[in-house]
Amino acid sequence: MRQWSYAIYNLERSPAAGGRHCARHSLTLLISFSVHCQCYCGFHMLRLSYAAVIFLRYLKYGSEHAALYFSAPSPIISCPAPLAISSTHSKSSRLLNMDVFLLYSHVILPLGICYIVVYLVRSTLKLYHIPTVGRPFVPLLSSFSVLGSRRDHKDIIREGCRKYKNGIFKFAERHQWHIVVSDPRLIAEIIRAPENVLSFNEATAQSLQTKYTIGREVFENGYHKSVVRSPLTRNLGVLFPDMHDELVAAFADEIPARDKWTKVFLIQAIMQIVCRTSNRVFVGLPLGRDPAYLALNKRFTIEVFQIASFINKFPSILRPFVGMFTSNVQRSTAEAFEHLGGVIAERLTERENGSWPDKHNDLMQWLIDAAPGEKHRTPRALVARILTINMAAIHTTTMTSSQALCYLAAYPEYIQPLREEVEAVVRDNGWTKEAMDKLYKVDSFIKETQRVKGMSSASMMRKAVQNFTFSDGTFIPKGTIVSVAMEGIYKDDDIYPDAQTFRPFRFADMHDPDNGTGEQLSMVNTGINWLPFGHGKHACPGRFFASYEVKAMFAHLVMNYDMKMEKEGELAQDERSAQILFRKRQR
Ligand code: HEM
Repeated sequence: MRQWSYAIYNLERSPAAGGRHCARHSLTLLISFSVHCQCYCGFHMLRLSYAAVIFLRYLKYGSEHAALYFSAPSPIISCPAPLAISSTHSKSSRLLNMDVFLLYSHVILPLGICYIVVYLVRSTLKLYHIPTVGRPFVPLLSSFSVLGSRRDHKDIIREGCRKYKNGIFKFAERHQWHIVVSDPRLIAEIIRAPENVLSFNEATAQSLQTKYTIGREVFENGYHKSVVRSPLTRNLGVLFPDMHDELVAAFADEIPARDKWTKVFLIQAIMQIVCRTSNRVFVGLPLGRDPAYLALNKRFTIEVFQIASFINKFPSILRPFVGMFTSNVQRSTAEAFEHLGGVIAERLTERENGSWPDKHNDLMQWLIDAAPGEKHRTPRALVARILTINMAAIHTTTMTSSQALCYLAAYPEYIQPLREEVEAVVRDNGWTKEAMDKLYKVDSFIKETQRVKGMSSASMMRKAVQNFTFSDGTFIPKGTIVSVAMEGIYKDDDIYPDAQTFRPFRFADMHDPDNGTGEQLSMVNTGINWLPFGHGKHACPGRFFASYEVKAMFAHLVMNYDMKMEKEGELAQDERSAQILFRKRQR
């Protein structure tokens, strides 16, 4: 930009300069404009606009005033330059108001519109080859097609999977296209694609707006994933009795077992039970039962999704501003610090002195031990990390358990066979991790609800951080969001026979005790046809912990309660608002 500006400047000062060469100058400027329109964006538009003002001044007042702009010592990029110059050159100063008006009316506005149109046309055309589902295809602005649409993503993805079985399609989100893949071959390619091509982290950063909801530090170094994957999973056997103890106490508080039917707002009760059970393992007692600490974790979890969804309503250029004003990171971390800061500081001192007689066995301690460097081993950094793990664990586990319980309340005839299984297994193994491994019917029931209902219709969201081409030639331009349609797989009769029917024991029925197929069929065993926890290198590291928690809750429930829907046999439309009737087990 500077180069062509100086080129024009030289041209301007050349003996040949003047009104008679106006046409030549105009042409040069126009060519430069069009070239730079293609190449520059955002900040560069300012340079472009500034140069354009010079051009307009040139046309209006001749070379003298226009040249003043170039005689400034400051580079042309700097926006205040015209103001500085105009204060030293009186003629120029008189023309300033006119310049500002010209700048906005003739330059910034039209160029801005041109830029947006060019950008949107180009990005839309790049995806033209992928069929569209949902609102009709509107060239230029994908966000237009989402306006006025009341259909949710689940509905659109269901339609896409019906229309393009084993294929690929796109639908319009507010500010971008979302590509959905249901072809198993292409799904395998998404799983194999490296992080620097199809990025899980970038997709998460965008969908959860992590910078403003979770904080930069946690996201920059995800060492907590290894802690969840390794010490947490390894210690499940040892910690299961604590988990069980906590969930029994939490159930007694949240769903008292009475002789008469009592209506319970399901999601609220389950979230509290999940939060308590998880935090018994994450931070131990007494903190794991502290109502204020639990409330903070639940609120943080909900806020992350709410704030991210609010920020994502704005175009990406405005998100940093909206994010700055809506961010909950400082407030939540400060509040969590009040609860956790003292305990963590104590443990850090113990660590320094090498003086812990009875080393703590909880997530907080494993994080302290695994922190890569002192920057991550401060109370504040550890507090943020514990909040984040709570966020990852609470929402997902609550939704999965609530969905399964809604199905059980709608089909209470399955309570008896489940009870029989739990009774037999617990009689032989007690309330242990080993017992949970043998609850094939319980596992199958939960897995089947994940299949027919599930938390979402698409999983494994990735952002193309480079252009990417599938083996069938489908081109995915850089910046596009891609995900996998679980709906298409789960409703495919070839993969799940009689796929439209809810058959809670379909996986348990396939279990062959002689061949030990239980593990392969378990809900935690991910694969190309089983994706609620993802699959491959980013598969959920917390799924083992979550599965023991959900199964233990389910087993405790069937052993101690009867349950049904208010309108018997009716399935709750939305587990987030479901109310279920519970009473103490009668038989
Ligand atoms: C039923 C409960 C859960 C479900 C359905 C679930 C589901 C998922 C899914 C779909 C992913 C993304 C996978 C991908 O895109 O490839 C994920 C990632 C993750 N989950 Fe879970 N999750 C659950 C419970 C948990 C729990 C209890 C924890 C922690 C204790 C946890 C921690 C994580 C973490 C840290 C990641 C990021 C993994 C990575 O970046 O590689 N999740 N989970």
